Amino acid sequence: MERKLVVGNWKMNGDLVGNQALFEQLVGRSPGSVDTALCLPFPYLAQGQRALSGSATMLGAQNLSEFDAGAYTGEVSGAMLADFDCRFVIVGHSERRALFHEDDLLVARKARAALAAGLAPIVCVGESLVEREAGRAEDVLLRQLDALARVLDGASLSRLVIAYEPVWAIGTGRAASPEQVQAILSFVRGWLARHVVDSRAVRVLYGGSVKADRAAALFSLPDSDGGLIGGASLIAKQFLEICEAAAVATQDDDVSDFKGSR
Ligand SMILES: O=C(CO)COP(=O)(O)O
Repeated sequence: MERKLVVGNWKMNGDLVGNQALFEQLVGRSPGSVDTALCLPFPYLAQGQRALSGSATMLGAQNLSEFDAGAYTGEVSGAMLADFDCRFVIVGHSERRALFHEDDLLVARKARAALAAGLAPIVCVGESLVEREAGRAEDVLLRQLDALARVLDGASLSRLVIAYEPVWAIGTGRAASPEQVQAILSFVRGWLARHVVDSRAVRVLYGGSVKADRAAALFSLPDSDGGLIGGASLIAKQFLEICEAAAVATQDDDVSDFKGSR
């Protein structure tokens, strides 16, 4: 069982003064048994690098260019993110797919660019409400995942983090139920098992209205490796409580692994 990973996605929020206060409330306070990361807006990466250096919380970004360098005004490369000690980058968030017209293959090429720069891409996948209600959630997931396999070989796929983020659960206060989440996480795991030799090495997260009170149930699901947290990552107390829930779920996993090994 991989260590659980809890990632905060600040989206387009923050300012220098507020960020500093948040870093001071967070740094050194998350449980040691859980991996944590914060994905910041580009202008605050230097501030995040300073604030998080020497702490266990890792730095990430929210997007990158599919290109390495050159005449791409306004773009930011994976190497530039690596320069600021980013370890993760979110790729294909549904807000980028919907608002900035990122298609499945562009998302896959961005994941490839991230890997080339030594970053772990957190690839977001998920269906809209219309797609779910039409019974097409798994078809959409399959299309999004298959695009990754068209661009990345098995060894590269094994270095991804996959985040299941149903569009209808993001920022709505309406998280998917544990049963809905487990069904899709297990579907993603099945896909990984067909494409990646060591598929258990790939961490599969859930994101969408994760709050402290729901986190324990979501993180304890058999196929959950943690969460991608939007709004609650902007409030130190909430984010730390979510990290604590991941630590508790880790202990529970350890107990069931132990029982399973007897
Ligand atoms: O989009 C998300 C994380 O990437 C989820 O956002 P919320 O946690 O605010 O619903």
